[in-house]
Amino acid sequence: MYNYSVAPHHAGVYPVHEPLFEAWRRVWKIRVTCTEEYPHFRPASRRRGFVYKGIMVLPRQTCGLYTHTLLFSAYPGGHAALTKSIQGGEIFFSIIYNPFALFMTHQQNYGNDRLAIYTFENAVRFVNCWTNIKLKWMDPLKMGIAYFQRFPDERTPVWGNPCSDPRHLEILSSDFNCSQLALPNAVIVGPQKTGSTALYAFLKLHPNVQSNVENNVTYEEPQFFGGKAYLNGLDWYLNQFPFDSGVEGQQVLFEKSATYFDSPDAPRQMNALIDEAKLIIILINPAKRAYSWYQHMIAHKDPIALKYSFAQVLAATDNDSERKLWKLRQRCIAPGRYAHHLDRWLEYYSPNRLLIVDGEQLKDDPVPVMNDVQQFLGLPLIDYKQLLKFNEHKGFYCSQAEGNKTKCLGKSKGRGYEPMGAELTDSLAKLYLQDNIALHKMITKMGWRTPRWLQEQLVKLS
Ligand SMILES: Nc1ncnc2c1ncn2[C@@H]1O[C@H](COP(=O)(O)OS(=O)(=O)O)[C@@H](OP(=O)(O)O)[C@H]1O
Repeated sequence: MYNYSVAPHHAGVYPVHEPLFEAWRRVWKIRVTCTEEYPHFRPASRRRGFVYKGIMVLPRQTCGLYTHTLLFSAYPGGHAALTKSIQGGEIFFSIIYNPFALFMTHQQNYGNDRLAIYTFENAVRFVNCWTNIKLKWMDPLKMGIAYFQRFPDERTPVWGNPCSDPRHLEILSSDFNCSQLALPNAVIVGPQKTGSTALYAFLKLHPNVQSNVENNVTYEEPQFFGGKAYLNGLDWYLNQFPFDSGVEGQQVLFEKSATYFDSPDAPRQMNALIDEAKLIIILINPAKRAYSWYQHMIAHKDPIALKYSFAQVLAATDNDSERKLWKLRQRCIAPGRYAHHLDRWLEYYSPNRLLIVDGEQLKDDPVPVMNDVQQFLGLPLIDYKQLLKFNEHKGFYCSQAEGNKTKCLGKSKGRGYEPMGAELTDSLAKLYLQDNIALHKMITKMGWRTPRWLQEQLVKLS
């Protein structure tokens, strides 16, 4: 009647068991349910709601009545403890502190000894008598809608590792294998257009390294954190990695999604799932990155990029009638404000979990860079001199293939285009000056190595 359902023993609501949500959605048209497990059972005050596959999951409170508490005498501490909980104790505060309070008790309590009815009649009476809080009953569907209007930020779930919570572990489906959990222990987070694909391809050459599987839409990138795919759920993400890729010892399982770097949500979402991962950030002169992005949009036949020159794109303002021109300018410029984005990553990961790679050095002289990367990831060192070779035709380093041949990245990486021109180079250097100074300060403070291009930029404008 209310499009509301509770799973037996709450199994599968959270951690999400896909077939349950699918059956609820398709067969039963369920719109709302609840759990006390999200994100964790304790502390109860931190329970939250989320929406998954159109089903609203509300946080449920605990009232201490279970199948075995049919009589006052069975309630832990007896009648006196229950009265205390109602009159200013746990039940009372659960109602007071939660603008939306959802309790559930078992059929037996209602049917047999009426303990739940006793408890809630008294709790309501107590609240009405001693507070000026107005209690209101709502059917679950209306409550779900009202809940997410009040807490819109909670709609998107935050996926955690179910194997690290003993209660979650207990209700996982039997085919969920925690000992072989294929979660990456390293991620190349971008930003876009800095050489991230070359780094991805080079790292994959290492025998102790495995990566995600590729797809037809975003190719080598899962683009899970901070992206639309995040709503596909944890099983979807796990399926991006080969089944036998549980990691141990000197093994690295990694993915790269260059979209993560400047996403406002990616650091928080990634940390909730893989807080021990090592992150690689690859930076080039942001002016070059901006121009490369513009060329990328030209190659993708973006009508705005085709209509306006790069100089016109850079000159766009927030007041421009052509909104898309401003948006393109932002996509060129904003990811290059490196210190600003790095600050967000540092909120969630300690500096020693982050490696800053000089993307310009990777392009010109990749072997020392790959040595640093191997060291950072704790990999046994292999000789990248034997694996990479400069290809004159491509103009870039490529992997060695059989018969003295090379295997280079595709046409979309290392596109040939007109150089930017001195005037635009200068104006972008000025535009990024404060950001580059902030980046340099941050790099020094964190004890990271300063990329050569950054030193050159700062010397040039000082
Ligand atoms: N070895 C090698 N081969 C090919 N390309 C290389 C290589 N090393 C660095 N680069 C530079 O990488 C630029 C593309 O960066 P990304 O791979 O990060 O782009 S993307 O965000 O994944 O689309 C790409 O930018 P464009 O030159 O603008 O195409 C290259 O300059």
